[in-house]
Formats: sequence, structure tokens, C-alpha cells
Amino acid sequence: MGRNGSVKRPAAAAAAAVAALAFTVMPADYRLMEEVGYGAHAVVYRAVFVPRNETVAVKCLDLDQLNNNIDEVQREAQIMSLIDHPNVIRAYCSFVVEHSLWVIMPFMTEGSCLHLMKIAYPDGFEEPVIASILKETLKALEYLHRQGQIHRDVKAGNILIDSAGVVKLGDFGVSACMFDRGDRQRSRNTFVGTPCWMAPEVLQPGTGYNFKADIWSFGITALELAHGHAPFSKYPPMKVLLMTLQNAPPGLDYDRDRRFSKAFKEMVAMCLVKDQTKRPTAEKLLKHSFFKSAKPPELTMKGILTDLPPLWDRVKALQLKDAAQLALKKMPSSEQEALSLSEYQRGVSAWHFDIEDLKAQASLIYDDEAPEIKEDDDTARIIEVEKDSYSRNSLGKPSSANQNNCSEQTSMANLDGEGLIPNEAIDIAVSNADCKRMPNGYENSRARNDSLPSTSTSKQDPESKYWRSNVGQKQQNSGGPVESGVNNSPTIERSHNFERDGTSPKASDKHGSDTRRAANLSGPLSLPTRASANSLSAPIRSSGGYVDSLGDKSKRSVVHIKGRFSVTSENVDLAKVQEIPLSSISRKSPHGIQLRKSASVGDWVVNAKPMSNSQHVKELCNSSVSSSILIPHLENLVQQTTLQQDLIVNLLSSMQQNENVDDGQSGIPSQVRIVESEAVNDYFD
Ligand SMILES: Nc1ncnc2c1ncn2[C@@H]1O[C@H](COP(=O)(O)OP(=O)(O)OP(=O)(O)O)[C@@H](O)[C@H]1O
Repeated sequence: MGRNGSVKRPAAAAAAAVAALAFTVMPADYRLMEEVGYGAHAVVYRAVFVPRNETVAVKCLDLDQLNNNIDEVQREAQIMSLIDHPNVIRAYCSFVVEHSLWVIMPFMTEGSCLHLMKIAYPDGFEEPVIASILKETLKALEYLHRQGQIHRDVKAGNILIDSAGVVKLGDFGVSACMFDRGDRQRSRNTFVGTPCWMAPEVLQPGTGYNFKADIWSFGITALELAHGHAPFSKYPPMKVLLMTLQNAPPGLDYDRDRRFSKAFKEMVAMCLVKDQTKRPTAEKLLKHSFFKSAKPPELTMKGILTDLPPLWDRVKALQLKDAAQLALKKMPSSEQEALSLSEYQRGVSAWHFDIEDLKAQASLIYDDEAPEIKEDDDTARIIEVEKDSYSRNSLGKPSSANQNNCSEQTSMANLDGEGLIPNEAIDIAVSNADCKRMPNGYENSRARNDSLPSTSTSKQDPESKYWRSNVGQKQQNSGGPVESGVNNSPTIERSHNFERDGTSPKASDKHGSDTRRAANLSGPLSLPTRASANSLSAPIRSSGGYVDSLGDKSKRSVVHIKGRFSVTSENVDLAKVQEIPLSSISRKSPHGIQLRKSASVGDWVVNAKPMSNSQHVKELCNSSVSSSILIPHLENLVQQTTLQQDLIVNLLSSMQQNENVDDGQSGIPSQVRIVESEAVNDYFD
């Protein structure tokens, strides 16, 4: 025995040996199915033991990572397979396959408690569930300690559940003895994972520790199950180490954790005593009143296991999330946006029970990266608008801004497609009601707008199921929600990618090619965003942020407002066009929470409070943002404005060509012209 030399009861050992014999050590006898878990050193698969068509779990450990002699590891694995307790996952057998060690185990259909929490109980479980889980875990520890074993890795991620609600402590044995035995959490003096669950005496070099270290980890696990995460889990390993050593032990707070019983709080406090000699043994702890009243897990677990997708789907979703978050750290914001889209798409297709959670996951932005922004600082807002527009996601509740994107998508379809743009005008900013959440999770435009005039129609491409909106001259009502004032570039990006994915209408391909060429875009028309000014090589997207002042409105009929541009038609009622100044856009969420980097523009509350341009200039001058910060942004805006102008001119000429080709059947009226908004000049001259 590699570690503390366990002693097996002969009967149990014999039974285990018989069971082990039932499984072969030939890889061909195991058909690996889905991945159901992954840890620092291993990937776990659901597998079928072909000779008996029996479902098992196969844990594949990467031998290249091992610090121990392989023969010794295998010998230890065999000994570990003799461990026999209803609450401890036992290895049936193990063998080497190329560079991996395969450990064959019973398959626990519901995976780990950590997975369950991540998927469905982010704030932890209710006390009866916790009590059941902890009691079974403690029984496992009591058994192991009695055998002279220290688990050393007690945590929610290693507590496994099966469909009947049976709780087993996993990850004991093989991997435990494989990685630098004596301190399994270290690998070449580097912490593997975080030391959140590690007892102070384990973290302190030179300090001896014993099975009481498991009791500390058990106490931390109790907090993990109660809150959905371990204490200090958000901090880097070294900080956790220092906090564990220096701070008072964590515990259940008497105020914050009012929902938990006194007995529970007391039991946790007993485990989390820094002096290991003062911690109770597992045996003694089992006698605590908290465990005496605990119900069998088969009763308590049932309720939490219903309506969950199969384990492998859960794991896939979590894996995507983890990978995305990792990649996010290294990724420019434009790519973050694309990834967010992909996460969202895949998530929605893979999951059906918690769309909101998936949307939140798709944000891929960490809270602690939230930029500081002063609520009343308009200049800061400008900077934030630029900075954020690439990284925004459609989080939370739909808002006018979000829906506004639908209108943009609609417009893209119009411009890109054929025959759907009547002569009268082009509708871009359809009403809020035009956006409808589609089954695929995307908000596609749908001109069922009650608020639009009767000239408005909508058509759906029967083949593509892609909604296109037609004319809607009425843009915004004064005082109503801003339609085109705030663009949500991420949604635009979604719609664009959506089309590029091949889900775009065929009409686009047939008739929009000239337009695309003229606009020098491979997909549907999109205009540069302010954010893209910083990265003009990045995909050009729809303008974002706010609608600028239109300057001499009395002379122009605005039918389309996008960013700082207006496409005008002479037969549009000017009175319906609203000026939406930047400063009227509040960066407050509907709940009054300051918007962070991860927040969606769609969450912005837009107050269509009219404000003159001179007022803007004044506010900017008074703002606390230094000119050194502001000037590069303004330069970018000017640069981008030029680019936008070029794009629109190209687009118009292309559309005019199309119109000729279509022999006037449909298209954009010839009198449509572009008016570059004077907003930039108005603001920054
Ligand atoms: N027998 C099993 N049945 C179902 N899922 C399992 C089984 N064993 C492990 N898993 C899943 O695989 C995950 C990783 O397994 P495990 O913890 O053994 O790997 P590891 O590399 O040792 O992890 P760690 O990072 O804890 O060292 C577990 O958290 C659990 O979700």
C-alpha cells in the first residue's frame, strides 16, 4: 500500500477481488462513449463493458503527467480496488493503454455534486439535501480513516451521485497516490487547482498532518454545498493559501446564512478549527445532531435530480463554458464577442431547460473586469460605448435597445435581399414589438408591428425562415423608447453570423451579391461600429452607441438612422424623427445597477430626453476625462465616419444598379440619399 497501509477485512477483500475479476483488462472490451468529467489529471468517460453490455466509468489518467513509477502506480491501483464501502467509489480494475492508465469504475449517472450545483443549483442546496450528502460522505471518511487512509481531496467535485440518489466519495486511491504522494495537491511545487479545501496544516510546509485534514476539507465542502462554491474560491491559489493561514476560519454566517439551522452551523464550526487536534474525528462527528436527523439520500436527492439533461450534456456545457472563459482571458474583445455568439448558439441547441443561464454564460465576461464608469460623466460614457460595444452580449431582459438590433437585422435583410424594399422608403427602426424570441434563441425581426403604419409589411422567406421587415416609415415617437438610438452590436453580429452560417435567406445570395461587393463585405451589410474604429481590420459591424444629432432636420426626411448616419427619403414625415443625444442614454440597468463590461447594451435604459448639441459640448468640456484620453477616441470617430461614408456611398450606388436591373420592381427609391450626420462635428468641433 502506497500511503498509510490500509488493512482489508478478509471478506470484503475477497468480494472485491471477485468483482474485479468480472472485468477484463483489455481496452477493446470497453467502448468509450461520452465524456462525463474531467479533472486536473484525468478525463472520465461513460463506457460500455462490451462482454456484459454493462455501463461503467473509465477514468483515463495521463501517464505523462505522473511523477511516480508506473509499475508502482499500477500496483497501488490494484490494492485500491480492494477498498469496499457503499459510499466509496472503488476501482474495478486498471490497466495501461498507451500513455494512459485506465481505471474502470462504477458509473455514477448524475455526476458530481459540483456539476449539479454548477448546472442547476448555483447558490447551493437546501439543508436536508446537504445533510444527506454530508452524512454519506462522512461515512465514507469514517471508513477510510478506519482503514488508515487519508482521502486528501474531499470536495463537492469528488462526491458522486447516481440516479437512485446514492452518494459515493470518488477520486480516492489511484490518482491520490499517483501525484507526489504526501501532498497530492502539489505537482513540482506548483499547486494544482486551488487550495480552497486544504487544511492550514497541509498548506504549511514542514507541518505534519493526518486524517484530521480530511475533516477540515469536509467542513469546507459543507460550505461549498451550502453556497454553491467554496470559501475564497474566487481568489488565486496563493491568496487562498495566505487567507487560509492568516484569516479566521470560514464558517456559516449567522446573519447571511439564516436559512440554515444552528446544528448545521455548529457542525461546520467544529470541522473548521485551525488546530487539527481540536477537530472531531469522523466517527465522533457522525454522532452530531445534524447528522442524526439527516434523511436517507434516496429520499432527499430525488427532488433535485428531476428534469436534468443527461450527464454528458451537462458536462459538455460546462466544458464549453470553462474553455470559453479561459480563452477569453487571452482574446481580443472582438473575438470574445464571436465566441460569445458561438457559446450562445451551442448552448441553446444543447439545452432546453435554462436558457437564461446559458445567456448569462454566453456573456463570457468576468464581473471583476468591469470598468469603472461615472454615472454622470458623458465623456466617460463615450469611451465606454466604444470600449464596450465589441464585448456586449444580449444578457438579461429584452430592452428597447436589444430589440433595436432586431430592426437592424431586418434592415440588413432588406438591403441584402431582393424585392422586399418598396419604393416609398426603407424601414430600419422597427418597433420594439418587432422583435420576437425565436426558438433558436435569436431575436429575429418580425414586422408584425402594430405601431407601424399600414404601409409596413413583413415577409418571411419560406425557405429560410428568416424574417424580413419591409417599409416602416414611422421610426420613433417622441418620448417613446429609443429605437435606433442605441444599437446593440452583438445582436447585429449574431444576425450576421447567423446568416454566414448558412441560415441566411437564399435571396441574399441571389440578389445581394452586388450590394455586398459594393460595400466590400462578405455578408449582409453592416456598418462600422465605433468600437471597430480601434480595430478596423476586425469585422465591421453595425454602428453602436447612440443616434447623433441630425443637424438640419427640417430639410431631410430621415427614414433610417444608424449610428451617425441617416438615409433619407423626401416623403417621410420629419416630425417623427427624434433626436437622441448621447447624454440621454443612461447606463443604469433597469435595476439601478451600474452597467458593467458584461452587460448588454440591451439593458440600457434609454431616456429620450431631448438635449441640444451645445449641451453635449458643454458637458464634454466639463467632464473629468482628460483630453489625452478623449482625443484618440475622437480621432477614431472621425476616421470611422469617413469609412462609413464610403461604405454607404458604395452601397447606394450598388443598390441603384440593382434597381435598374430589377426594372423598378422593387428597391430603394432613387431619391434616397445619404446624409452624413453632423453629429460628430456638432459634438466635437
Ligand atoms: N465514476 C464516475 N461516474 C461518473 N462521473 C465521474 C466518475 N468519476 C469521476 N467522475 C466525474 O469526473 C470528474 C473528474 O474526475 P476525478 O475527480 O476523478 O478526476 P481528477 O483528475 O482526479 O480530478 P481532480 O481535479 O479532482 O484531481 C469528477 O468531478 C466527476 O464529475
